[in-house]
This record gives sequence, structure tokens and C-alpha cells, in this order.
Amino acid sequence: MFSHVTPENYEPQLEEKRISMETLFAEFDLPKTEIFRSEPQNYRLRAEFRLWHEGDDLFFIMFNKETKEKFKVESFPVASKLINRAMQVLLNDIRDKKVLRERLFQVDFLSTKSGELLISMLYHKPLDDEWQNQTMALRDRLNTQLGKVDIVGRARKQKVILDRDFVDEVLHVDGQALKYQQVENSFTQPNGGVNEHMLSWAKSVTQNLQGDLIELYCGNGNFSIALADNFTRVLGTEISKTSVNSAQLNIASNNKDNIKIVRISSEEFSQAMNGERTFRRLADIDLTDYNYETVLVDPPRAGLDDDSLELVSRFERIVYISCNPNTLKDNLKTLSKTHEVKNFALFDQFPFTDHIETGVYLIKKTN
Ligand SMILES: C[S@@+](CC[C@H](N)C(=O)[O-])C[C@H]1O[C@@H](n2cnc3c(N)ncnc32)[C@H](O)[C@@H]1O
Repeated sequence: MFSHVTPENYEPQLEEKRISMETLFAEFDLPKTEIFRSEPQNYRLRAEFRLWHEGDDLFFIMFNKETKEKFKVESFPVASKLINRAMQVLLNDIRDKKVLRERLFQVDFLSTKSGELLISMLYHKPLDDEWQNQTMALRDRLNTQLGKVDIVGRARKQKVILDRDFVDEVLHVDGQALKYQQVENSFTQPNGGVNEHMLSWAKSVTQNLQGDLIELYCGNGNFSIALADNFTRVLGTEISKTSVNSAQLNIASNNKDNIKIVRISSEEFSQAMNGERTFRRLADIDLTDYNYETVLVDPPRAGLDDDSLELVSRFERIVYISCNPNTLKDNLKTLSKTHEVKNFALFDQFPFTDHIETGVYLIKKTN
């Protein structure tokens, strides 16, 4: 199923993406596409598998997107080496342990470049003390074989954390080591190496801008922290409580004192900026005090809603990180009326899939 995921096939698939992007965006006056490569294999830091039980045996399975048929996954070449090792060690360990394997239907792995691993085990049964005792022993065995491993158990209305439900990642950006807490089940960029390229690219396009940075969809502060030194202040906004909590922690652990993060949706933030509504969550922040020249957006696949798009179009400079070329194209139709694209980058965050990550830097037209 994954025989095409080889170093030899890497460049041709990337070239296909470059051509498809340049065709899709042909109507815009774009600069040359900057290309940022991934490792051809073992680049994905998170992976989720269903479990298949057959008599006394159990396997990881995935489903064929076209035929919907299940297939057995013994190794997953796009996932990190640590995840591949953990897949085997975990199954071999729990295969003969009734309490651990019974009614286990999914396992999620979250690994880091820094060598940590969090395993989430999802069950169709309540998790009792016996399960917890056996899982602690499992965690200790995995620790001796795999390094720093944590396990979280999930069942209906239940989440059991043994020690931690997060990993600590370290990303290297232009010679700086940046620390990020990444919590189970919250958004993190899946390809750590390409994420480092994205952060470095965003740093380079915003170098020497000064002023303040307003950021929509800031997640755990991935860009906020990497870009903080380029700006006087950073104001990040994000809807997920878990990600906002991580962002606050990450600001402290990276010793940044010029970043504020607010838990607010981009739609609500646009309303606050337009003076249409006031929010208690923004009570400590004087929105009139910020310099609104540079904005960074990294929206989900749906792209920017109309109000956020309108808000963003008021800024002099826009950094737009996109994981969906089609919604990016729609949004660019509006933004290119007022802004010119200065940089256009393809980040190969998802090799051997149809997904394409893009970075666009725009500045306001002078007329
Ligand atoms: C593609 S992720 C980017 C996160 C972050 N910039 C990063 O690099 O890790 C999109 C983020 O938008 C958040 N989000 C989704 N819908 C939102 C909304 N309506 N308003 C604000 N944030 C939203 C998600 O929780 C997620 O953290």
C-alpha cells in the first residue's frame, strides 16, 4: 500500500504539486514559487490507527480511500521512526494482555523531533483501576525500549492521564531552539521538519518590519513565538482553550515578554475590531493601542470567513499560511484587489498526498 513512498519517487511527486499549484494560481500575478522540501520518509510526527481483532491476534489497520476496504498496517513509512518502532513494540506487548487489548479500537501516536512520544489508547469500555495499573506497567516497559513515553486512556466520557497528556517539542529555527508544549488532541503541524522551514520563511519575510503583529488562528503559539523578535508586540488569537493554555506556557518557556494570546474566534475578533461587540476576554487589552500593519493568518481548511477576510484586507502586510489551495485561491481573489503577492512558497508538508501547504506574503498596493 505504501510501496510508492520511496526517496526516488519524492522529486516527481513534488514537481507534480508545483505544476498543479502554478496552474491553479495562473490567473494571479505571482512571483516564482519558492519550494521547501520534506524528508521523503518518516516525516510525519503524528498518526492514528484503528485496531482489528482477529481471534487472539490484533493488528493496526487503515482504510483505502477509494475502495473503503481495510488493510493491515505493519509499518507506516511516512510516520516517524519512533512511531514505527512503537507500533511494533506496543502490539507485541499487549497482544496477550486481556485488560489492555480488550475493546481497544484506536491508537493515536504523537511523537516529536526531540524524541518524546505520547500514545492515546481509545476503548469501547470504562477504564478501571486494573486497567490503570496495567497501563502504568506498560508505560514503564515502553520507556525502557523507546525513551520518553506517556500514555493516555480514553473511553466514553473518560480521559485517564497517567503522568502527562502532552509532549515537549524543540524546533530549530535559524539557529534558535524553540520549545513547544503539544497537547494530545490539539492542533500541531504534523511535519516537524517542514514546520521549521515555514517558521524560518515567515521570519525572513517579516524581518525588519517592526511594529506589531496581529495573528489569527495562532494555535499553541507556533508562529507567535518564532516571530516575536521581529516585532514590538504580538497579539495572537485562537479559539481552542487547550491551544491557548499551551501558547501561554510556551511564551513563558521561551522567555518571550512581548506576546499576548486571547481565546477568541476570528469571527468574534473581527466584530471586536469593528466595534460591533465587546468581549470580557479582551478587557485587559487596549485594541486601539496596537499598530495594525502586519497580520498573520493560518486558518483551517475552510479558509477565512468574510468578516476576517475584510479585516485582514485592511492591513498593509499579510502573511497567509494555507493548508487548502482552493480556499486560499478564493481568498486571494479578494485580497489581490488591494494587495500584491510578494512571496509565494510551497511547503511540502504532506508528501505523497494531495494536500499542499502554502505561504503567501502580500503587501498593500500603492495605487
Ligand atoms: C491550521 S491550525 C494553525 C495553528 C497554528 N498557527 C500552528 O501553526 O500550529 C488552525 C488553528 O485555528 C484554530 N481555529 C479553528 N477555527 C477557528 C476560528 N473560527 N477562530 C479562531 N481559531 C480557530 C484551530 O483551533 C487551530 O489551532
